[in-house]
Amino acid sequence: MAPSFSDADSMFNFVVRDGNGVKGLADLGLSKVPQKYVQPREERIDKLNATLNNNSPIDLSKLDGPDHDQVVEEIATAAETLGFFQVVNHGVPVELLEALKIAAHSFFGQPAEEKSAYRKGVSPSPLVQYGTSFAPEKEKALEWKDYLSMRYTNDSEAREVWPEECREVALEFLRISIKMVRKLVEILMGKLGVTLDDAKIDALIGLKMVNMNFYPICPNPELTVGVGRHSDLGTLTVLLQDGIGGLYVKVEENMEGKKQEAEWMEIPPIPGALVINIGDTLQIVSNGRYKSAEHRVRTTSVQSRVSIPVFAIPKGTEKIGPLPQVVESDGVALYREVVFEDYMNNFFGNAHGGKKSLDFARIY
Ligand SMILES: O=C(O)CCC(=O)C(=O)O
Ligand SMILES: [Fe+2]
Repeated sequence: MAPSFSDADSMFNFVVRDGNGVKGLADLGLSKVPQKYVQPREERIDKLNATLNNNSPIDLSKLDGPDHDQVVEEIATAAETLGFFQVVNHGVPVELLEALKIAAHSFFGQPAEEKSAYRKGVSPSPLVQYGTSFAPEKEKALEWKDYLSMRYTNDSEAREVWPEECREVALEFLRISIKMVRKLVEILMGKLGVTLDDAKIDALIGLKMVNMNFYPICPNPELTVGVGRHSDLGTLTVLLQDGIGGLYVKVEENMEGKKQEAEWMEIPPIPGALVINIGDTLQIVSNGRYKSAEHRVRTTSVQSRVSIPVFAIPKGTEKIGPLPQVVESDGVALYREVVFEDYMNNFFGNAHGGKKSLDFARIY
């Protein structure tokens, strides 16, 4: 049966307010997306016009052997250029990667009443939030995505309040990912000539979150986006994507670091690999040396897609600014120091808009 929403408001209420999500909309069997999901022309994703990132994934187990220095170099180069790279031998067992994707499908496959118990304002815990799009009240066009967000404080609280369909696998994924994040932060700081003690590293990753993103089958991939252009706000993101594909990163510089006409490059799914991307915090802290990556996600009409990011973000109370040692050697600070809560409020208070989130801290 074709759905009938009497107006745009009733569609919005059905999806956003009542918590049916875009999955609820897709399940109605639409032949065309509602107007509210149609992106302006410049935001639509032209699959045929994108390039493919065919860099080999970085083998993290080699950090413990004779190739250590070369691997460190590869990590730093990726962080300085694309802001994205993939890793293998990262410590997360393949069985866990598979179990995570299954858990995501099982959470989003539940009836709307079960999921919407976690929506903003009614969720039994502030640590858990289910929602749709990114900032639906602020967006001109909505994103074709539902999500579940789980903030980490400690294991026992997570076991109490995270949804049972995914809590154990999400906890284990977070634990191993954060270990990897600490190692990568140490490496990246080391390349800047800075040694951070444990407390300083904690300051950069004090807020830890696992999200589960669900992108239902979409009748109009050419008109919509799964996620619009954005950068992640934290230090590093570890992302598990399934085999469907559709993650694109913006490339604005050639390999020599010269500006070029921007192009979009697909980060293809590689079985067993995880995607790492640099967030705004690391760009600020490194005074621009490491690039927070602008990225976006296409929708597909073939099969629903899931992705599971772990975000490592500073705590709201933390002051974040370029490291003094880096500013001293650069001779200028490109960003001011910000209280991270202010940065976060600005980030979540606006619709996705590429890297404009960084303007909040930018001096030049
Ligand atoms: O689904 C993806 O591949 C990426 C999702 C994303 O960019 C995010 O959750 O911030
Ligand atoms: Fe992202």
